[in-house]
Amino acid sequence: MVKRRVHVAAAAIISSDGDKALIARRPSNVDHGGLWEFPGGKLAPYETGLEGLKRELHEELGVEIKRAQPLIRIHHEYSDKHILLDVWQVHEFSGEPFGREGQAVRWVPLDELVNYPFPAANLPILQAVMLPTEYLITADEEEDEDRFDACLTRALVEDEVRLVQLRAKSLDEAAYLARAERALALCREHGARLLLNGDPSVLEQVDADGIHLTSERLMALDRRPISETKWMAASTHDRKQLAQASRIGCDFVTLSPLRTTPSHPEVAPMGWHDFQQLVELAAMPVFALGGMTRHDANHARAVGAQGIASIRDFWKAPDA
Ligand SMILES: Nc1nc2c([nH]c(=O)n2[C@H]2C[C@H](O)[C@@H](COP(=O)(O)OP(=O)(O)OP(=O)(O)O)O2)c(=O)[nH]1
Ligand SMILES: [Mg+2]
Repeated sequence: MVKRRVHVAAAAIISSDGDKALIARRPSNVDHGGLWEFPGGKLAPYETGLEGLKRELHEELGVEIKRAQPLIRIHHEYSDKHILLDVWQVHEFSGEPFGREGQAVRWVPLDELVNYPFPAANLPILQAVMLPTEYLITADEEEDEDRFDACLTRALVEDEVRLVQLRAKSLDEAAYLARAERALALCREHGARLLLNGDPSVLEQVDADGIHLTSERLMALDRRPISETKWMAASTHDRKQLAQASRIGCDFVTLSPLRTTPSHPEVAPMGWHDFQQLVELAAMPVFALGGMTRHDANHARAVGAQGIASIRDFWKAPDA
Protein backbone atom coordinates (compact mmCIF):
# COMPACT_ATOMS: atom_id res chain seq x y z
CA MET A 1 0.00 0.00 0.00
CA VAL A 2 1.34 3.45 -0.86
CA LYS A 3 0.83 5.67 2.13
CA ARG A 4 -1.00 8.96 1.74
CA ARG A 5 1.23 12.00 2.15
CA VAL A 6 -0.39 14.73 4.18
CA HIS A 7 0.99 18.25 4.61
CA VAL A 8 -0.34 19.91 7.77
CA ALA A 9 0.31 23.48 8.95
CA ALA A 10 0.08 24.00 12.71
CA ALA A 11 0.64 26.94 15.05
CA ALA A 12 2.45 27.33 18.32
CA ILE A 13 0.62 30.49 19.40
CA ILE A 14 2.63 32.13 22.16
CA SER A 15 1.12 34.55 24.71
CA SER A 16 2.41 38.13 24.70
CA ASP A 17 4.38 37.50 27.92
CA GLY A 18 6.10 34.58 26.13
CA ASP A 19 5.16 32.12 28.89
CA LYS A 20 2.18 30.20 27.52
CA ALA A 21 1.09 28.39 24.36
CA LEU A 22 -2.44 27.88 23.07
CA ILE A 23 -3.48 24.27 22.52
CA ALA A 24 -6.77 22.69 21.49
CA ARG A 25 -8.36 19.30 22.03
CA ARG A 26 -9.21 17.21 18.99
CA PRO A 27 -12.85 16.10 18.86
CA SER A 28 -13.34 12.48 19.91
CA ASN A 29 -14.69 11.37 16.51
CA VAL A 30 -11.59 12.24 14.37
CA ASP A 31 -8.22 10.45 14.17
CA HIS A 32 -6.11 11.10 17.30
CA GLY A 33 -9.45 12.09 18.86
CA GLY A 34 -9.32 13.40 22.44
CA LEU A 35 -5.61 14.23 22.19
CA TRP A 36 -4.36 17.81 22.42
CA GLU A 37 -2.86 19.54 19.37
CA PHE A 38 -1.42 22.75 18.05
CA PRO A 39 -4.28 24.28 16.06
CA GLY A 40 -4.08 23.91 12.29
CA GLY A 41 -4.94 21.50 9.55
CA LYS A 42 -4.31 20.08 6.11
CA LEU A 43 -3.25 22.38 3.31
CA ALA A 44 -5.63 22.85 0.42
CA PRO A 45 -4.13 22.27 -3.07
CA TYR A 46 -1.62 25.02 -4.03
CA GLU A 47 -1.66 26.62 -0.58
CA THR A 48 1.67 27.48 1.03
CA GLY A 49 2.19 26.56 4.69
CA LEU A 50 1.55 30.08 5.94
CA GLU A 51 -1.53 30.59 3.71
CA GLY A 52 -3.00 27.32 4.95
CA LEU A 53 -2.23 28.21 8.54
CA LYS A 54 -3.93 31.62 8.23
CA ARG A 55 -7.06 29.98 6.85
CA GLU A 56 -7.10 27.21 9.49
CA LEU A 57 -6.63 29.59 12.44
CA HIS A 58 -9.44 31.75 11.14
CA GLU A 59 -11.72 28.71 10.75
CA GLU A 60 -10.82 26.95 14.00
CA LEU A 61 -10.13 29.84 16.41
CA GLY A 62 -11.40 33.05 14.83
CA VAL A 63 -8.00 34.76 14.95
CA GLU A 64 -5.95 36.51 12.25
CA ILE A 65 -2.17 35.98 12.22
CA LYS A 66 -0.16 39.22 12.23
CA ARG A 67 3.38 37.89 12.70
CA ALA A 68 4.65 34.32 12.43
CA GLN A 69 7.99 32.59 11.96
CA PRO A 70 8.82 28.99 10.99
CA LEU A 71 9.49 26.89 14.12
CA ILE A 72 10.08 23.29 13.03
CA ARG A 73 9.16 20.83 10.27
CA ILE A 74 8.55 17.21 11.26
CA HIS A 75 8.18 14.21 8.99
CA HIS A 76 6.36 11.41 10.80
CA GLU A 77 5.18 7.97 9.70
CA TYR A 78 1.79 7.05 11.08
CA SER A 79 0.56 3.53 10.25
CA ASP A 80 -1.81 4.85 7.58
CA LYS A 81 -0.02 8.01 6.33
CA HIS A 82 3.17 10.02 6.03
CA ILE A 83 2.62 13.39 7.62
CA LEU A 84 4.63 16.60 7.30
CA LEU A 85 3.87 18.88 10.23
CA ASP A 86 4.90 22.38 9.24
CA VAL A 87 4.88 24.27 12.53
CA TRP A 88 4.95 28.06 12.85
CA GLN A 89 5.46 30.16 15.94
CA VAL A 90 2.81 32.87 16.02
CA HIS A 91 4.01 35.91 17.94
CA GLU A 92 1.18 38.34 17.13
CA PHE A 93 -2.47 37.89 16.20
CA SER A 94 -5.74 39.76 16.41
CA GLY A 95 -9.02 38.49 17.81
CA GLU A 96 -9.82 36.51 20.95
CA PRO A 97 -9.27 32.79 20.27
CA PHE A 98 -12.15 30.43 20.99
CA GLY A 99 -13.08 26.94 19.78
CA ARG A 100 -15.23 27.77 16.76
CA GLU A 101 -15.77 24.06 16.09
CA GLY A 102 -16.75 23.33 19.69
CA GLN A 103 -13.27 22.09 20.66
CA ALA A 104 -11.72 22.85 24.05
CA VAL A 105 -8.99 25.52 23.85
CA ARG A 106 -6.51 26.30 26.61
CA TRP A 107 -3.49 28.55 27.37
CA VAL A 108 -0.84 26.33 28.99
CA PRO A 109 2.50 27.36 30.60
CA LEU A 110 5.29 26.09 28.33
CA ASP A 111 6.84 23.80 30.91
CA GLU A 112 3.45 22.15 31.58
CA LEU A 113 2.85 21.17 27.93
CA VAL A 114 4.54 17.81 28.57
CA ASN A 115 1.67 16.87 30.90
CA TYR A 116 -0.86 16.93 28.04
CA PRO A 117 -1.36 13.92 25.73
CA PHE A 118 -0.41 14.88 22.14
CA PRO A 119 -0.17 12.75 18.97
CA ALA A 120 3.12 10.84 18.63
CA ALA A 121 4.52 13.25 16.03
CA ASN A 122 4.39 16.18 18.46
CA LEU A 123 7.31 15.47 20.80
CA PRO A 124 9.86 17.56 18.84
CA ILE A 125 7.37 20.43 18.68
CA LEU A 126 7.18 20.55 22.46
CA GLN A 127 10.97 20.69 22.62
CA ALA A 128 11.10 23.42 19.97
CA VAL A 129 8.50 25.51 21.81
CA MET A 130 10.48 25.31 25.06
CA LEU A 131 13.84 26.17 23.51
CA PRO A 132 15.07 29.72 22.78
CA THR A 133 16.58 30.74 19.42
CA GLU A 134 20.07 31.26 20.87
CA TYR A 135 22.41 28.76 22.49
CA LEU A 136 25.54 30.11 24.18
CA ILE A 137 28.62 27.89 24.37
CA THR A 138 31.16 29.11 26.91
CA ALA A 139 34.70 29.83 25.74
CA ASP A 140 37.04 26.96 26.46
CA GLU A 141 40.20 29.03 26.65
CA GLU A 142 38.84 31.13 29.54
CA GLU A 143 41.30 30.73 32.42
CA ASP A 144 40.36 33.42 34.86
CA GLU A 145 37.31 32.53 36.98
CA ASP A 146 36.30 36.14 37.71
CA ARG A 147 36.41 36.96 34.02
CA PHE A 148 34.42 33.82 33.28
CA ASP A 149 31.69 34.93 35.69
CA ALA A 150 31.69 38.45 34.25
CA CYS A 151 31.36 37.22 30.65
CA LEU A 152 28.59 34.78 31.50
CA THR A 153 26.70 37.37 33.56
CA ARG A 154 26.94 39.91 30.73
CA ALA A 155 25.47 37.45 28.23
CA LEU A 156 22.65 36.51 30.61
CA VAL A 157 21.77 40.12 31.39
CA GLU A 158 22.51 42.07 28.21
CA ASP A 159 21.94 39.45 25.51
CA GLU A 160 19.19 37.74 27.56
CA VAL A 161 20.65 34.33 26.76
CA ARG A 162 18.49 31.54 28.26
CA LEU A 163 20.34 28.39 27.21
CA VAL A 164 24.00 27.77 28.07
CA GLN A 165 26.46 24.96 27.46
CA LEU A 166 29.48 24.83 29.77
CA ARG A 167 32.40 23.66 27.66
CA ALA A 168 35.78 23.60 29.39
CA LYS A 169 37.87 20.71 28.12
CA SER A 170 41.11 22.20 29.39
CA LEU A 171 40.05 22.18 33.07
CA ASP A 172 40.72 19.23 35.35
CA GLU A 173 37.74 17.59 37.03
CA ALA A 174 37.80 19.58 40.28
CA ALA A 175 38.12 22.89 38.46
CA TYR A 176 35.36 21.93 36.02
CA LEU A 177 32.96 21.01 38.83
CA ALA A 178 33.69 24.25 40.68
CA ARG A 179 33.06 26.29 37.53
CA ALA A 180 29.89 24.29 36.84
CA GLU A 181 28.47 25.09 40.29
CA ARG A 182 29.08 28.80 39.80
CA ALA A 183 27.70 28.76 36.25
CA LEU A 184 24.61 26.94 37.50
CA ALA A 185 24.00 29.54 40.22
CA LEU A 186 24.31 32.37 37.67
CA CYS A 187 21.99 30.62 35.20
CA ARG A 188 19.38 29.96 37.90
CA GLU A 189 19.51 33.58 38.98
CA HIS A 190 18.66 34.72 35.43
CA GLY A 191 16.14 32.02 34.50
CA ALA A 192 18.50 30.27 32.08
CA ARG A 193 19.13 26.53 31.62
CA LEU A 194 22.60 25.04 31.86
CA LEU A 195 23.86 21.95 30.03
CA LEU A 196 27.21 20.43 30.95
CA ASN A 197 29.52 19.25 28.19
CA GLY A 198 31.02 16.07 29.57
CA ASP A 199 30.33 12.54 30.67
CA PRO A 200 26.65 12.05 31.59
CA SER A 201 27.70 10.96 35.11
CA VAL A 202 28.74 14.56 35.84
CA LEU A 203 25.02 15.28 36.46
CA GLU A 204 25.27 13.17 39.62
CA GLN A 205 27.68 15.77 41.00
CA VAL A 206 26.17 19.00 39.64
CA ASP A 207 22.39 19.20 39.35
CA ALA A 208 22.39 21.09 36.03
CA ASP A 209 19.51 20.97 33.52
CA GLY A 210 21.13 18.45 31.22
CA ILE A 211 24.09 17.15 29.31
CA HIS A 212 25.63 18.09 25.96
CA LEU A 213 27.36 15.12 24.30
CA THR A 214 30.34 15.48 22.00
CA SER A 215 29.80 13.68 18.68
CA GLU A 216 32.28 11.07 19.86
CA ARG A 217 30.29 10.34 23.04
CA LEU A 218 27.10 10.38 21.02
CA MET A 219 28.32 7.71 18.62
CA ALA A 220 29.56 5.47 21.47
CA LEU A 221 26.14 5.24 23.16
CA ASP A 222 23.50 2.63 22.45
CA ARG A 223 20.74 4.17 24.54
CA ARG A 224 19.83 7.36 26.37
CA PRO A 225 22.18 7.53 29.38
CA ILE A 226 20.14 9.99 31.51
CA SER A 227 16.53 10.27 32.64
CA GLU A 228 13.82 12.05 30.66
CA THR A 229 13.66 14.73 33.34
CA LYS A 230 17.00 16.13 32.14
CA TRP A 231 17.77 17.54 28.72
CA MET A 232 20.16 15.75 26.40
CA ALA A 233 21.79 17.55 23.48
CA ALA A 234 24.62 16.54 21.15
CA SER A 235 27.09 17.94 18.64
CA THR A 236 26.54 16.59 15.12
CA HIS A 237 28.26 17.11 11.79
CA ASP A 238 26.55 14.78 9.33
CA ARG A 239 23.55 12.63 8.52
CA LYS A 240 24.84 9.60 10.44
CA GLN A 241 25.29 11.54 13.66
CA LEU A 242 21.86 13.14 13.30
CA ALA A 243 20.30 9.68 12.90
CA GLN A 244 22.11 8.45 16.01
CA ALA A 245 20.96 11.51 17.99
CA SER A 246 17.41 10.70 17.03
CA ARG A 247 17.83 7.00 17.84
CA ILE A 248 19.03 7.57 21.40
CA GLY A 249 16.48 10.34 22.02
CA CYS A 250 18.41 13.62 22.03
CA ASP A 251 16.15 16.59 22.77
CA PHE A 252 18.08 18.85 20.39
CA VAL A 253 21.42 19.07 18.56
CA THR A 254 23.92 21.48 17.10
CA LEU A 255 24.93 20.91 13.47
CA SER A 256 28.28 22.30 12.33
CA PRO A 257 30.34 23.82 10.84
CA LEU A 258 28.10 26.07 8.86
CA ARG A 259 30.97 28.46 8.12
CA THR A 260 34.74 28.15 8.58
CA THR A 261 35.80 29.19 12.08
CA PRO A 262 39.13 30.12 13.64
CA SER A 263 38.75 27.21 16.10
CA HIS A 264 38.40 24.58 13.31
CA PRO A 265 40.14 26.06 10.24
CA GLU A 266 40.83 22.64 8.69
CA VAL A 267 37.18 21.51 8.49
CA ALA A 268 35.21 22.21 5.30
CA PRO A 269 32.08 24.27 6.05
CA MET A 270 28.70 22.88 4.91
CA GLY A 271 27.01 26.17 4.00
CA TRP A 272 23.29 26.94 4.18
CA HIS A 273 22.24 24.66 1.33
CA ASP A 274 23.60 21.41 2.78
CA PHE A 275 22.59 22.56 6.25
CA GLN A 276 18.98 22.92 5.14
CA GLN A 277 18.97 19.46 3.55
CA LEU A 278 20.24 17.88 6.76
CA VAL A 279 17.85 19.82 9.00
CA GLU A 280 14.90 18.63 6.93
CA LEU A 281 15.83 15.03 7.86
CA ALA A 282 16.34 15.75 11.55
CA ALA A 283 13.68 14.65 13.99
CA MET A 284 14.50 17.28 16.62
CA PRO A 285 15.36 20.99 16.92
CA VAL A 286 18.74 21.87 15.35
CA PHE A 287 20.95 24.87 16.16
CA ALA A 288 23.27 26.15 13.41
CA LEU A 289 26.87 26.36 14.66
CA GLY A 290 30.13 27.62 13.15
CA GLY A 291 30.73 31.31 12.53
CA MET A 292 27.16 32.21 13.52
CA THR A 293 26.06 35.48 15.13
CA ARG A 294 22.68 36.66 16.42
CA HIS A 295 22.16 38.33 13.02
CA ASP A 296 22.01 34.87 11.44
CA ALA A 297 19.16 33.68 13.67
CA ASN A 298 16.33 34.68 11.31
CA HIS A 299 18.05 33.08 8.34
CA ALA A 300 18.65 29.92 10.36
CA ARG A 301 14.94 29.81 11.26
CA ALA A 302 13.97 30.31 7.64
CA VAL A 303 15.86 27.15 6.62
CA GLY A 304 14.29 25.08 9.39
CA ALA A 305 16.69 25.51 12.32
CA GLN A 306 15.74 26.34 15.90
CA GLY A 307 18.27 29.15 15.82
CA ILE A 308 22.01 29.69 16.24
CA ALA A 309 24.68 28.50 18.68
CA SER A 310 27.81 30.54 19.23
CA ILE A 311 30.75 31.15 21.50
CA ARG A 312 32.25 34.26 20.03
CA ASP A 313 29.13 36.31 19.52
CA PHE A 314 28.15 36.09 23.19
CA TRP A 315 31.48 35.86 24.99
CA LYS A 316 32.65 39.39 25.79
CA ALA A 317 33.77 41.09 28.97
CA PRO A 318 31.21 43.71 30.13
CA ASP A 319 33.43 46.68 29.24
CA ALA A 320 34.52 45.27 25.85
N1 LIG B 1 -3.51 20.38 13.63
C1 LIG B 1 -2.69 19.46 14.10
N2 LIG B 1 -2.65 18.21 13.53
C2 LIG B 1 -1.78 17.32 14.05
C3 LIG B 1 -0.92 17.63 15.14
N3 LIG B 1 -0.17 16.53 15.42
C4 LIG B 1 -0.52 15.56 14.54
O1 LIG B 1 -0.07 14.44 14.50
N4 LIG B 1 -1.51 16.03 13.71
C5 LIG B 1 -2.15 15.23 12.66
C6 LIG B 1 -3.55 14.82 13.02
C7 LIG B 1 -4.24 14.77 11.66
O2 LIG B 1 -3.98 13.50 11.08
C8 LIG B 1 -3.52 15.83 10.85
C9 LIG B 1 -4.21 17.19 10.91
O3 LIG B 1 -5.41 17.12 10.36
P1 LIG B 1 -6.69 17.92 10.90
O4 LIG B 1 -7.66 16.91 11.35
O5 LIG B 1 -6.32 19.00 11.87
O6 LIG B 1 -7.09 18.55 9.53
P2 LIG B 1 -8.10 19.72 9.25
O7 LIG B 1 -8.07 20.71 10.36
O8 LIG B 1 -7.77 20.14 7.86
O9 LIG B 1 -9.48 18.99 9.39
P3 LIG B 1 -10.49 18.36 8.35
O10 LIG B 1 -10.96 19.50 7.51
O11 LIG B 1 -9.73 17.31 7.60
O12 LIG B 1 -11.53 17.79 9.26
O13 LIG B 1 -2.24 15.98 11.46
C10 LIG B 1 -0.99 18.93 15.72
O14 LIG B 1 -0.29 19.28 16.68
N5 LIG B 1 -1.88 19.80 15.16
MG1 LIG C 1 -7.45 20.92 12.32
